[in-house]
Amino acid sequence: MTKAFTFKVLATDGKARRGSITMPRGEIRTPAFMPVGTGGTVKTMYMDQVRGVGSDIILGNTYHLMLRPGAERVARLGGLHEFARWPHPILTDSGGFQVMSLSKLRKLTEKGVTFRSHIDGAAYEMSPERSIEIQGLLGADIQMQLDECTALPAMEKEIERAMELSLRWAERCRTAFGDQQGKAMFGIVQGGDIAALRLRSAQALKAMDLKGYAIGGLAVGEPQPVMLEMLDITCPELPADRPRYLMGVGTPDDILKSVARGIDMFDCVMPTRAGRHGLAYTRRGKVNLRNARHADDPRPLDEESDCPAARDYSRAYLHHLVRSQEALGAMLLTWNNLSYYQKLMQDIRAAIEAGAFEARAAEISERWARGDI
Ligand SMILES: NCc1cc(CSc2ccccc2)c2nc(N)[nH]c(=O)c2c1
Repeated sequence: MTKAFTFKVLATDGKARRGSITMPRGEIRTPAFMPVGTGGTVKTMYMDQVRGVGSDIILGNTYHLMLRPGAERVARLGGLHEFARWPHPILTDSGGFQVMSLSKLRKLTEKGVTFRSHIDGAAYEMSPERSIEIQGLLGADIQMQLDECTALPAMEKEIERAMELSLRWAERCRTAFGDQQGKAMFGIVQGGDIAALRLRSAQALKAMDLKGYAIGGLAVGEPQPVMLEMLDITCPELPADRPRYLMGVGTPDDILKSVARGIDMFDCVMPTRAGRHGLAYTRRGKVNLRNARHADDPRPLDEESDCPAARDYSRAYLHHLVRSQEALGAMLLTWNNLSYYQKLMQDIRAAIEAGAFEARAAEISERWARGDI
């Protein structure tokens, strides 16, 4: 059982990396997909199912948990791992992104963000120091700096101001985090869709010698080619021996193309949110179980899957559950979707180890394009 946070690159295939993060609470096999567990739960799933589909780490959300049930309360109850009964690594976001997208009456200054809760309107202040304090109270193994993410499209001056503020906040978070053995604080590269700003952000964060680096401010409405171009510019500037986390990404196609550019960690609400809306991810593409064409279809989603939700239930039954708004519909489709995403990541890791990533990625994409027959 290691006491330190370490990252090793075990194999490379072009710019794709197969790696391993080791922490006291366990190993994270990369490239990794991290299910979003916003309020201390991966919605509709038991934690042993989340583990059972191959998840090494889940995400928690500072913004949601500080509002309800409260960071100090979670700490008094033993921390988020104990509270949610997930003993493996947890990464928490810093909360700034959620404040800007969810809260009302927010005000952003050099000091931090002040805002009112979207739940009860109570007033809060989130400084870089308070964000790190909250993530520590939750017991997060990987903590994110407080940053300002600019929605695109935006004026270059606005993107530059937010990127420079985020760099100053990174320094303050690094000081507040200190030297917590076995834990890590990641910096977040900002800079929108402006190459020069991305370079400046990455180089300044690299000089801070952080344990890991996230790429933020993407998947915020820009076309995929723009996101990929920013990865082409940013990844080479980041240290090769530290993990790279692309925040809030993405579809299977986004993940394949981003692994090919050197990304190691992903998170996205898509598989869990889609499951709650009747959408199934399969090897053959997406299947919308709300569609009447499934009403008499006795086939499972994927007879070859090792996930019971994909292998043991007919599409007709899943269609019935979704149309009837039965809770089991969301549960089975979320289970299927997370299983699909983790199987995709396992496929990717094996392909990089075998030096066959490009060919395997093309096969996966072609199967998706052919659709569901
Ligand atoms: N849409 C992409 C995205 C998503 C998240 C949220 S990722 C997340 C969500 C829940 C829990 C943990 C991480 C971000 N978070 C931060 N701090 N900065 C960003 O630029 C950014 C961009």
